[in-house]
Amino acid sequence: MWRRSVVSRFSSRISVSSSLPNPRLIPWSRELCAVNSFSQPPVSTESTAKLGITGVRSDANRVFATATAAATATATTGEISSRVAALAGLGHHYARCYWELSKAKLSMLVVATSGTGYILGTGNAAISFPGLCYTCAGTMMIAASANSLNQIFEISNDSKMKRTMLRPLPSGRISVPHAVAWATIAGASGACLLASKTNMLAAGLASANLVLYAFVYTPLKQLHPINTWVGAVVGAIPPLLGWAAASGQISYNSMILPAALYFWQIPHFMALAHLCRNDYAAGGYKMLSLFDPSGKRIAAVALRNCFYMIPLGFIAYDWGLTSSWFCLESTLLTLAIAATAFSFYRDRTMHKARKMFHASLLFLPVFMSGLLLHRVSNDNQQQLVEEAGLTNSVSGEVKTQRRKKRVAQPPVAYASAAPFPFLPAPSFYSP
Ligand SMILES: CC(C)=CCC/C(C)=C/CC/C(C)=C/COP(=O)(O)OP(=O)(O)O
Repeated sequence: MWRRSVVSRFSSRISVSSSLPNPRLIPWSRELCAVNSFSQPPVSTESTAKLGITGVRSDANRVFATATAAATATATTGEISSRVAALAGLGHHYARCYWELSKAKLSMLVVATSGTGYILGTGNAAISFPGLCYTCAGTMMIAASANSLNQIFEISNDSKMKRTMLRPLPSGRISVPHAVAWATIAGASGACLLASKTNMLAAGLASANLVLYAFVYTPLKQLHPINTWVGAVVGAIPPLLGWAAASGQISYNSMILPAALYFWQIPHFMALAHLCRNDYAAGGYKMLSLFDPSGKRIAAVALRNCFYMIPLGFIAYDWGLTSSWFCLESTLLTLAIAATAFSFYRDRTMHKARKMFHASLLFLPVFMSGLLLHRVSNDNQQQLVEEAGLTNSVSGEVKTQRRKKRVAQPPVAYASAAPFPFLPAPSFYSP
């Protein structure tokens, strides 16, 4: 749901221009007048349906209308209470705008990948809860800023696409300087938070990613289909910055989740590019699907990238990041998404593209949960060694081998110990 699933679902139908209170009561009334005079295009049900997300209609309009109406009725309800109501409505209105500018749901997914990276990067040490919170908060602010900048640069394109025409900027619910101020404050605060509470590496990665997304990927969308691959790099960096925030460095192990995110985004975006082909053409975006009428090329690209994900589970296990359970789960999961890509390759219908898209939506949370569930820290290794009845000296030796290979082999072990007690006792450690 990275790209297309952050749907503008909040209506800007604020039909109270005639009842706007005295501008002295609401200093932002000029901006509100612009909002109110905006004529509302039809709500895009197609966009919500295609993304499998049911829209939740905003109640901002109702509240705002009530508040502003209350503000005009000073004679009956008193000036103070009407001011409070008007300001509350205004606050609600702008909170909605910030939420949508930030593509909040997409940003929360980005935060989830960064938090997962943080936990994986913690390695042996206990997970620092404050550190995790600072990392998530900093990532959220910078992602919100990046997404707001992306919308500031795409106002005219977004206004031509059904999926995006109701966003705060094309719909006139917020002014460009206001959006720029929001993006600047959110981005700068996020970078300062990461730099002061985690480390410069994490802050640098996050800031570089903002630049890559807002100033490279965003213009590239209108120039060349390679934009999808650049966007995949943008999506892959948050777990890396999470890892860096936890460990202060980047290692080979830290690349496994970013690699999965990179490859995962290709089938995800190819499905979207196929499903939203007409909308992209209207918006002036150069997606690969526009140059591939039969869909064969994008289906092949999607399938190829699914195959690239297959070794990742084994690599995570082999490099000591997870137990072999994850190897098994990741392989099955990847084969499942590859099967939907293969089915789309053979039969390039909207139905098959939608199936691949839904499979991609499922893939990421399951993959990340598997990584977290089966992550191997030295504490796990120690416990496994002790369970195997090995001496302290051997376990001490193992403890020093941080994230070394094949200490735990749960699937094999369980298979021999639980259902087949006559098999040899499981060995967790091979000297
Ligand atoms: C820390 C940090 C800076 C993180 C940023 C992460 C981030 C914004 C990832 C999004 C990746 C991506 C290619 C989204 C699609 O944008 P799009 O422009 O194609 O989407 P749209 O068409 O819905 O506007």
